[in-house]
Amino acid sequence: MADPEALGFEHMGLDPRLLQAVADLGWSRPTLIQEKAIPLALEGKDLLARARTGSGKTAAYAIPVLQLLLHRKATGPAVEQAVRGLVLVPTKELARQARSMIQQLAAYCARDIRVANVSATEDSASERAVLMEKPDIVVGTPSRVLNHLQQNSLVLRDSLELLVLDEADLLFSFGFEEELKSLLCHLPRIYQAFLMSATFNEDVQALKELVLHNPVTLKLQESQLPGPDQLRQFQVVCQTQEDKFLLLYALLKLSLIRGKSLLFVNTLERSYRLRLFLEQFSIPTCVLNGELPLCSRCHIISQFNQGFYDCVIATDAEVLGAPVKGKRRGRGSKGDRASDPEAGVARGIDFHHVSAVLNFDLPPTPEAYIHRAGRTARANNPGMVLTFVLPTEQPHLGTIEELLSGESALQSLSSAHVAVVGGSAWGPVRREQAEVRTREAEGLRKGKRFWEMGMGLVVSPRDPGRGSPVGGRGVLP
Ligand SMILES: Nc1ncnc2c1ncn2[C@@H]1O[C@H](COP(=O)(O)OP(=O)(O)OP(=O)(O)O)[C@@H](O)[C@H]1O
Repeated sequence: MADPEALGFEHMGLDPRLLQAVADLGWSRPTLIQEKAIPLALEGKDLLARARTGSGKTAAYAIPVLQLLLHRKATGPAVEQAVRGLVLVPTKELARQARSMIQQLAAYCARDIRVANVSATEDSASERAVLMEKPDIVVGTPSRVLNHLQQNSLVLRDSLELLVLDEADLLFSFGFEEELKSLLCHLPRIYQAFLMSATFNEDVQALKELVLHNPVTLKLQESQLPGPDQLRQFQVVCQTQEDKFLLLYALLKLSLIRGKSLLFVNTLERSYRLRLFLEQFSIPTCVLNGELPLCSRCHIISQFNQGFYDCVIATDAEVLGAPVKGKRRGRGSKGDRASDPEAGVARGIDFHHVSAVLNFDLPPTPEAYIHRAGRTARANNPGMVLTFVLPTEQPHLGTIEELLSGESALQSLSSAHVAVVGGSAWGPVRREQAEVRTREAEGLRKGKRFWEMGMGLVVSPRDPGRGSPVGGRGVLP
């Protein structure tokens, strides 16, 4: 959280039109990364910035980019209209989101600054038409931008002044290494560059060497996730896969998870299975993954943000297909043939007002945990992460905890918060949950193949429940 004594937006020498837009967004003060990055960027420094997910990195580069371009237009010599800012992001959703944020910040100077997203459609003809008007800022994925550079519908060699690489740690792992290297050959020798990332890894280091010149490194000494006062984290040990379905059902049906939630699973198949399971009990959800066409993904995110759905079942970038260096991920991998290589659900997407992230399946890596958790408790909002873990997965969760050691996750994912379903320990959970578990255990003890759940519901793994899909009986996957 930002220091109340910190430099406010009004003291950064920003154009009044930008200040007005910031005020309209309801931002009373900059986040920590914005407070540190904006003044340095305005001084003309190259930046390598690491700040935790959800900390407002987009505006940390968008505000100085807009300010520098506005200042140039107002005070510099009159020159031909040209593309002067380029923002590269790893996915199409992020391109859409970054453009939308830049446009909101440029709301009061829309006549002076035009922003185009070249990853918005599959139709390069319409993009070429947009590029012919030479927008001030172009946003896109490296492959789409390179495509336009190679076709000469975008020329940056003489005009580019500002380059941003957002979610930099993903750009290489999404297979954009070759495209990025080719793209850099189309840029001028001198430009100011910002590299934004939630994590620093060897890919970020490699990118730093490729694009930055004597950068200032901002490695904020904050934990990768918000503290326990803002983000509460729990784990539940479930004895079997079935227990996970039962527990989720109980949590949702008994409204123990309130507000909007994101449910993360590790495979596409699981996401559809979970959706079917919840549908049987009239719990509406929608599925979001890289197999869906871009317009559907954007529609789902926008509907979720507008409150049409309370639950989205998502697979995240890391599990849609393990990132392979030098190769575009996802393509051709089993079970994910049609997936869009430029789609990533967990990373960077600004789902609005998510009160809970539920790791139905254990995240495969600590990074995946952080990025899933980062969909809640964004900016200064509160949030909760609940992770279901099977006994066999506990060592893996231990590794995640270890790698997050010193972070808030380590404290919060402690045994004090552990509840064991169908086992002996039961942590600080609500009474309703405990009752569900007691009845379930009773059913198991009596050798019954069903679990009696709250609200008089019977869920049977053997009974397909056909003919009564809603409310009464349902089938466990
Ligand atoms: N100064 C601010 N005050 C309040 N809210 C803010 C501020 N700056 C940004 N936000 C909001 O915080 C949310 C997260 O911002 P943003 O998406 O830029 O974060 P991020 O650091 O890029 O996250 P990620 O790494 O997940 O992409 C957005 O909804 C944004 O509108």
